[in-house]
Amino acid sequence: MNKAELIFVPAPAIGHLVSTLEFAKRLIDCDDRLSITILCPKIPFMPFTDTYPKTVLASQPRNRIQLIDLREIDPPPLELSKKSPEKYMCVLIESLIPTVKAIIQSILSSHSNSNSTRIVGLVLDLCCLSMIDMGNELGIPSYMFQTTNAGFLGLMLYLSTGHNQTSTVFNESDHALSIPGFVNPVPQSALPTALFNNDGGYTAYIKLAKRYRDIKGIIVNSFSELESYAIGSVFNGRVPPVYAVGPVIDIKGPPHPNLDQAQHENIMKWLDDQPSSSVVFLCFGSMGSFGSSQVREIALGIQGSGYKFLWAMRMSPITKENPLNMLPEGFLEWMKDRGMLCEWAPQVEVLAHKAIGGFVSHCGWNSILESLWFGVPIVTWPMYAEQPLNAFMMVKELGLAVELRLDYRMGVDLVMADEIEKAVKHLMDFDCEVRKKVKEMGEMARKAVLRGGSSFNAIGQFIEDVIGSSSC
Ligand SMILES: O=c1ccn([C@@H]2O[C@H](COP(=O)(O)OP(=O)(O)O[C@H]3O[C@H](CO)[C@@H](O)[C@H](O)[C@H]3O)[C@@H](O)[C@H]2O)c(=O)[nH]1
Repeated sequence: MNKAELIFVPAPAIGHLVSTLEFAKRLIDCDDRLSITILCPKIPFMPFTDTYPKTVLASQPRNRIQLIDLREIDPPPLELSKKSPEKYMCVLIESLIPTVKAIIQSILSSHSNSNSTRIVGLVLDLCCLSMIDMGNELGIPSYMFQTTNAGFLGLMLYLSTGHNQTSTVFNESDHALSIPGFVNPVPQSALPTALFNNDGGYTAYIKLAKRYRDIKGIIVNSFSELESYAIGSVFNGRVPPVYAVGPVIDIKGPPHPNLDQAQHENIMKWLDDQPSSSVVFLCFGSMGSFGSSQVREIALGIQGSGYKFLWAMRMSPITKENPLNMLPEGFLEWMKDRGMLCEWAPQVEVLAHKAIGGFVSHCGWNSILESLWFGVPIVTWPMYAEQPLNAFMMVKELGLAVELRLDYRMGVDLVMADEIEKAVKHLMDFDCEVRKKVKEMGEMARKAVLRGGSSFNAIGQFIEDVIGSSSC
């Protein structure tokens, strides 16, 4: 039996690692001939991304998935990440190309000695598309694992072909865009925040979009039942083959060093004591945090709604202010028996709990897939990255979420308590139409990944295209 190896290069961010590592695990489960080497870039100010892959892969057989850390000796200046996180990430990844090339060359030469395994492809994160040329030099084709949806793929296609690239950044004008994969015209306010950034964000995006045509195949973390329009025929002939393999979610949920066992147990025990579908969960991804006026409005909004709550509050990495000090006077006293606060929530377990009735989310794609999986409807509060586009898709295209905001701009907008209260009341209404649709979609998601389901078949097709045949 010929052995085949894939080399993954994920982005060093939790929201990207969760699905990429899970996809790697699913591939080796599917086909005994496959082994995977994951080259993990590191970012100095994100310590969790250091430990996370090791923990997740600890139980995997070493001869099937191996992890190699890529440490940048001289990372780009931190100042750049404040101007544009996207640009920072692209510069960091570009600087790693010589190291990655040397590692792959040494793997190639070890295989040439044994002659039993061949490297059949690179599986790159969006941020790592600058590695395509290096792959070509080594005779290895590049695939992309896109940690978001097919709608985002449509946007990248639009940016690389339809959009006039002589213009500079987008400007939130009223003019809506006709983006492949979307039925409705997309308002410019729903575009990723980087496209409004003329400090490097816009150019980084355009550069990445242009590389899409150089990839051999695009794996998206979505499923055809969810994005039937986009995953249908819209992209045929315009982009490389698309494999919709999702939802690729880690049902165990990412372990976090800031969530100790006692805190974890407290949260789950408190949820156990609550009636079914009675608690609203607020969580804004691995990085979302708010300033004091917004924290205050959220607290008053929850209070006004009258619902019990679990709220994951993160300290801002910039101000380092403790969010507990931002709460309105008397709130901590009022919330006794009514709610819980934590820094990092065991989100997947929380969403799986029967007590959770709704989710106020920043619309990171993993959070959206996890909430669909467990049939929990969300209220949209996009904060950064491509989250406004995800929110637009969920509310306007698919009718699968309750709208709070579609185009919130961090540090500029303030969502008022009465808006939050109204959205939470709508969300938690048991007869809410969105809730029924979300439950149905959740069932379709579970079927998609089972043997014979659309996503299961797409993984088989990917393996077949990469190795030449599939035992999936
Ligand atoms: O308190 C928390 C917060 C997060 N999570 C988990 O962390 C992951 C977060 O992923 P996601 O919801 O996608 O948010 P981000 O971390 O913000 O993800 C980044 O990556 C996503 C996938 O590309 C993009 O959709 C987002 O816009 C981008 O910010 C999920 O698995 C959550 O379950 C927890 O377990 N507990």
